[in-house]
Amino acid sequence: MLLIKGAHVVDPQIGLDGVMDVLIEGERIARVGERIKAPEGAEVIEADGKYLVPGLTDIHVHFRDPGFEYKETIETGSAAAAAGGFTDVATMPNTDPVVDTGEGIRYQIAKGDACGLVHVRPIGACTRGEKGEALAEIGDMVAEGACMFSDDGHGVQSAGMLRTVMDYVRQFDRAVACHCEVKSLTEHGMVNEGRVSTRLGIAGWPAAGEEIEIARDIELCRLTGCALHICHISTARGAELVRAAKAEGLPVTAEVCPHHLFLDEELLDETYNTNLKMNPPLRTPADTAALREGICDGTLDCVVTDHAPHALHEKECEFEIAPFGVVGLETSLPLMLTNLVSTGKMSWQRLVEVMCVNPRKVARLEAVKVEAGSPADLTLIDPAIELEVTPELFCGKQHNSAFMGAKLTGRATDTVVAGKHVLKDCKLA
Ligand SMILES: NC(=O)N[C@@H](CC(=O)O)C(=O)O
Ligand SMILES: [Zn+2]
Ligand SMILES: [Zn+2]
Repeated sequence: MLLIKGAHVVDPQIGLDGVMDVLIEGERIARVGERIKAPEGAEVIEADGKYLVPGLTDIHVHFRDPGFEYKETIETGSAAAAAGGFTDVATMPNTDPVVDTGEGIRYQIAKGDACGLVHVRPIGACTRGEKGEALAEIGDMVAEGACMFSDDGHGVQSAGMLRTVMDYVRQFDRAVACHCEVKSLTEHGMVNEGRVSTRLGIAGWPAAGEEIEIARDIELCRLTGCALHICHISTARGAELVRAAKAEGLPVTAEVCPHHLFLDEELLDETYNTNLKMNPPLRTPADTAALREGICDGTLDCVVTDHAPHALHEKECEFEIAPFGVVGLETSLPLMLTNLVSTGKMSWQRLVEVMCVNPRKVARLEAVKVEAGSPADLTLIDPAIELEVTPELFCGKQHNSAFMGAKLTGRATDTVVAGKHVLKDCKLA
């Protein structure tokens, strides 16, 4: 038994916003109330001044297992997640082999369970080998527990192929998560196309390369009725397209990453920092402002990290040959707290929506509420802790962070997953 005492509980799903005690028995919440007496033998967490929220859920991470375990494994990725306050992560299928069968889904779930840190929720590929040519074993993957479908890393280039995927996935009440990129426009691009790419002499990845595919996928959503989730949206016009689709009542949702909310292309300079290279690229200050507005006003639904670990030797090279991607699990919540919540731009209620409630809805995961009977997947947050982003902060295998050196305020101190206290006072159990 675990009793969390005196935390400020925030749960917009049931209108909770005040100081409460929460008692956990086994894998579920047993009681929520004022001044609960600690039962014999219960572990007690004194949580005065902290916030308790339904477990943070990141529906876009890359754990690289199977096939690229030198970058990250399900175990090390789970450690990074728990350390960042996440109770659930959805893993992208661009592994080797690609997760495109029921067996692939089963493997990741079993491995996640064996690690026993966070809930690992595999995303199945839309097409075999993510090649965009033939349908993957979608029915089998649903039966084994796939939470969504995506060919992340690539856009599905053929509209006809994506239409078939969406027709199929719709029957299982799952969403298709689309990495929106028209390859013929972005093929050699590495940074946003514009003034900065010209000055640095790096090939450009134009905003239109993303927006054209977002527009196309919204039309396919209209055609098929399948739930469409737009991955890592990075441009103002992209957010505008989502806003318009929602106004029409289409089943469209979208996610945004901390690096696209808080960093822009102006940071790129003659140091050619490869930890500022990710897909899609950092955009203009006007784009980041529009994304911040979108995540606060409800246009964008989820904050995700797109946690994309790469080994040091892969990133310590010329900008042109470095792989795309940055890690994010340990810094996501601190960045949101520092930049949006503590500045008053985003309420705690909205933070819980974009980091827990909405991601769980998109990935069709059981809702977690701070009430009796709900799964005991909870995150305890100290909004006042100061931290600096240094290599030591990272609990996964890699620290290819775009935020190295940043000074932030607020982080998760404790993570409870299925009633297990996996992060205790900022330390992994
Ligand atoms: N985002 C990235 O820059 N990289 C991702 C792939 C992806 O999300 O597109 C990766 O797997 O490394
Ligand atoms: Zn992607
Ligand atoms: Zn990704």
